[in-house]
Amino acid sequence: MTDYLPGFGNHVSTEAVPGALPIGRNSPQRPPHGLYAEQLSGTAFTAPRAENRRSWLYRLRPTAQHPAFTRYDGAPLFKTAPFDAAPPSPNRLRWDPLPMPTEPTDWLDGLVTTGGTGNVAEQSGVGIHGYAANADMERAFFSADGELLIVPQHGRLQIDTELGRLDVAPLQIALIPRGVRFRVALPDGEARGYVLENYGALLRLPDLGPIGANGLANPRDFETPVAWFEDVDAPTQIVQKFQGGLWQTSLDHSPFDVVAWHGNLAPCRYDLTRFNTINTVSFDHPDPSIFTVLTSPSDTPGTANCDFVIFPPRWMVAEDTFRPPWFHRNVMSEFMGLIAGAYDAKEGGGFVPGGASLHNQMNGHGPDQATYDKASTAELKPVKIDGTMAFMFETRHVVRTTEWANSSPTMQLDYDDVWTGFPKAQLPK
Ligand SMILES: O=C(O)Cc1cc(O)ccc1O
Ligand SMILES: [Fe+2]
Repeated sequence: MTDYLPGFGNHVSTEAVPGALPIGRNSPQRPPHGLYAEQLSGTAFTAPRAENRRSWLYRLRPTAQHPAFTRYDGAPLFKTAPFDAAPPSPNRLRWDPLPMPTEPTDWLDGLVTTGGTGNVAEQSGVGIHGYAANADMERAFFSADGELLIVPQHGRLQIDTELGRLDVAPLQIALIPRGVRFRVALPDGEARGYVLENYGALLRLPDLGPIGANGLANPRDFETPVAWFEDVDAPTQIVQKFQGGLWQTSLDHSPFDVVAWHGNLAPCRYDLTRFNTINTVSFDHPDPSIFTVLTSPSDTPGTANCDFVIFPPRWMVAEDTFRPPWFHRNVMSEFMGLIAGAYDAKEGGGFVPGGASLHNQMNGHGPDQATYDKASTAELKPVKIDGTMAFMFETRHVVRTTEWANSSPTMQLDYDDVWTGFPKAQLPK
């Protein structure tokens, strides 16, 4: 059990040993107990105050004390954008869930990249990964390429980070800042889920505009762990991803040796069932932006590098309305996953928990035939969509898929068929 502090991006002070946190200054001549002070930046030093994110860590040894990194040859399917080996596909694509590994595979080696957008070198775009794992990590990992939004679908994760420990179950998410080292244990013995690796501006809560001061994901429901450390003098492997390359080194001690920290850059978790869902009480199906949990803005206002959007349980009450998602072509690109239950645009099946779909920029998609037939004739009484949680990574850039995604046996080669067979509209003679 971990203690958590409520709030998103709050300025937090926490110490695992009383008196470990310096008072009134960040870098005293001699920090308490001989600890080493280290600043961890999430934004440029000169980022505007409202956007500025950094924390000060007080640790048993400086992070800088490590031998050179050498190439790491594990995690063979963990990749980084741009993916330009093949032309990006305009096709609607859908995949079955990742199978569980048959050999012992930890969370890091179990990462499989489906695709990505933008370019890591330009700090724009995202990597989209899945994971399927059945062994605890004995080592630590960090991405120097982006923050990680972890979306468990099956099996709990215990994520030990430099700044504290997170317990995360399906229907919860975890957010790990760029550069923060962590290891993942699997209390249920196996786990599967999705990961968004954000190369761009940090994910934040969306503005609420006319919704007002409350609603959607409320800040206090994000939980940041209190300081925790282990004093272990045993060899530990550290793997990092740096501009797409995987590198490793070995420390003679645990990297989880931060005794105290303060600041506003820290891992957190969020329970998706606490999302305050807002929807129409009159007519029409609103744009899915009403379901935005977190957003990574781009340089163009309102046009996200990536939005994280969920489709939670909710009442459907719209009058004289086709209630499921409409047919549409979107200037943004949509990667979707399903955490639990069924998704209301795919009555015909095929989009299953742990699976994924991709509808790239400007390519038509929407309700399948079964959904259309049902929803266009349904009696429009109030109906609760329940026991479900789908999500979408919606990005301004086209999602380019990896070689694995293009050739995986999990790809459903007949996906286009969900939209064949709609009868032609009959105009009056
Ligand atoms: O394509 C999808 O299923 C995602 C989606 C859902 C919705 O309610 C409206 C638009 C949209 O792209
Ligand atoms: Fe869509």
